[in-house]
Amino acid sequence: MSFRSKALWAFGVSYLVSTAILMVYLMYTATVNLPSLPDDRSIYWWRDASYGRYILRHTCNETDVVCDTCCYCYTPASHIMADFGDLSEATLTERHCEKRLPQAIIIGAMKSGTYALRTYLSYHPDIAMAYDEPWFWNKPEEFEQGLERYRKMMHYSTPRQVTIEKTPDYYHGEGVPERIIQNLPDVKILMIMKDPVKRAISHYNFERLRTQDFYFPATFEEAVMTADGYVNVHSEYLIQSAYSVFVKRWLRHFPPGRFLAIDGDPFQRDPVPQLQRIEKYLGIRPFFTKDIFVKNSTSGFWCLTKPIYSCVPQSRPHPPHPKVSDSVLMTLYRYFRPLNKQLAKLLEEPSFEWFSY
Ligand SMILES: Nc1ncnc2c1ncn2[C@@H]1O[C@H](COP(=O)(O)OS(=O)(=O)O)[C@@H](OP(=O)(O)O)[C@H]1O
Repeated sequence: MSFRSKALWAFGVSYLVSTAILMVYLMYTATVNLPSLPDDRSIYWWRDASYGRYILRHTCNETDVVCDTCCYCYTPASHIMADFGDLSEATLTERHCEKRLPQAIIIGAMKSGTYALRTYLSYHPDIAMAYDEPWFWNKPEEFEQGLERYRKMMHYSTPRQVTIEKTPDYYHGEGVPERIIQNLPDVKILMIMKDPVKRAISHYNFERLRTQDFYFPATFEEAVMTADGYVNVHSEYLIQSAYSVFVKRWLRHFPPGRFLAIDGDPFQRDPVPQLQRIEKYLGIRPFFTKDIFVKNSTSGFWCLTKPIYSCVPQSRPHPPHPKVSDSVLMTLYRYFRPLNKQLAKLLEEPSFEWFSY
């Protein structure tokens, strides 16, 4: 063998070996972080190539509850991610199932109850809920790729269903309302908000549990008050609870008929009246009634019993909130009073519970 052919052979072999190593590495890194699943072959991780993420999928089986007017069946796996199993290709075609751009978007400050709202609504037969939070309109690397990419992030829907996505962070994203209205001129916004002080405590509690930061404030008081006892107006927990500041931006682009505000406090105690309001607002058939909900005695939250028994997955930590001193609570309620007044005026709502606190 000449030197030239030896070199070519060596090059060829090393090329094949390195390609094989790269393939193995890519397959490994693509799956290594996926949580293991129950031993049920109808549930599997599926890489949605159109947006490069893994999502949970399930094929429908005989024991699942098939939705007669949708593009999916309800499987117990929806407890994991509130996702749904897929029907057969033939049924999808027969029902005109396609991925459609959303007609409504759920937004809200962190810890306002957005996940619960999304979960309940996802069981309404006239709603097709996106499986994941798209984080599309607040990320240039996403929206610069165009609407087609966004559409692919939605769930399959029939023509009579309303497609909805939830990305809480749109709520405070710079330029987000403008971007949405320019691209989806008929879309409706659903915003859930709860008592701003309770929300701030919940937000702090959540961050406290996931932070590794050595300098993270040891108490809620430290996080929201200055050393000399004033309200720290730069605290992220308080900024996100200043709803009127952000709602004003949304209402510049979305008139009241296209922006529905939901009070998260009564929603948590009894979701039905708010869900019925949403049905009317979206113009969909009535589905939610008191008799299809039962209260879970452990979590204290409401679970749906129809179309299948389903509780809001507590996928995030839900630890008890820290005790906050009465004087700090009073100071914070006083701080939020004018902001809440502004919000009441903006929303033209009769009243939210915490407007009078
Ligand atoms: N089933 C049900 N119904 C109504 N409300 C519920 C429900 N489950 C949770 N919660 C409340 O929602 C809070 C979490 O809000 P989010 O889902 O918006 O949180 S997150 O930002 O997505 O992590 C959560 O906050 P924490 O109490 O601090 O955990 C609860 O107040």
